[in-house]
Amino acid sequence: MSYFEELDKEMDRYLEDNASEEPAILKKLRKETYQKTTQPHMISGYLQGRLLSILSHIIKPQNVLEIGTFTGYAALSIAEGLPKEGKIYTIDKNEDLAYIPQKYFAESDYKDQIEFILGDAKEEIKTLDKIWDLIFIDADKESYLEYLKLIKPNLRSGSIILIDNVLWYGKVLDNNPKDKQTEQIKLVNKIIAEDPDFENLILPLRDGLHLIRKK
Ligand SMILES: C[S@@+](CC[C@H](N)C(=O)[O-])C[C@H]1O[C@@H](n2cnc3c(N)ncnc32)[C@H](O)[C@@H]1O
Repeated sequence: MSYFEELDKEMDRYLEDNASEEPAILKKLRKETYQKTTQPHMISGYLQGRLLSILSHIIKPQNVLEIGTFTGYAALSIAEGLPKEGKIYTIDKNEDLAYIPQKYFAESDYKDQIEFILGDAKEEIKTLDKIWDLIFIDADKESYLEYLKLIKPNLRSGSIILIDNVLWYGKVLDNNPKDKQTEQIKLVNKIIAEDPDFENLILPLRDGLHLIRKK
């Protein structure tokens, strides 16, 4: 569930009805995520998955980093647009759920192109010596600024960063947020908008997706 889905469910249905069909493997994964996890709303889902696929087809990334795999929906969506030599490194620290993305990656057409890393992203990112063409940040909101700092040296001109949940159920409009997550999301949105190295806008899709290009 998300800010815009909540605001207008009928419009959200309309958007889904007029998007390309969800590939069968993602349909199956979405179902299993809702059956077997306690926070299924964390999944990127249908519309965001289609956007990730289209962007990946446009960018044709060689190296993709995803921070926060969950059950693997976004990684598999991005994988659709990878060139033959392209690779996704996707990190998650949740050991209990790791069997789900691992199972789906293994049975997908992209099994040799997705590397699942089980661990804390703050440590694991440092071990990956890559220049990233595309990065999807979708993990603990309190650490968004730290992730941005960690990845920035590994960007090239034209690298794309996507950051999820940047409207945080509309809480970013609160002038005096009481929780750390809202505070951090607001701070990161501001830092990005003011950074002369970036061109950016927030797409009002789902819970807000920050689209950033390194100049
Ligand atoms: C919103 S979900 C990711 C959804 C996924 N990208 C998708 O599209 O379906 C957030 C994930 O981040 C993971 N996470 C949170 N903090 C983390 C950390 N420090 N290192 C690695 N993973 C983390 C959680 O375990 C959770 O699975």
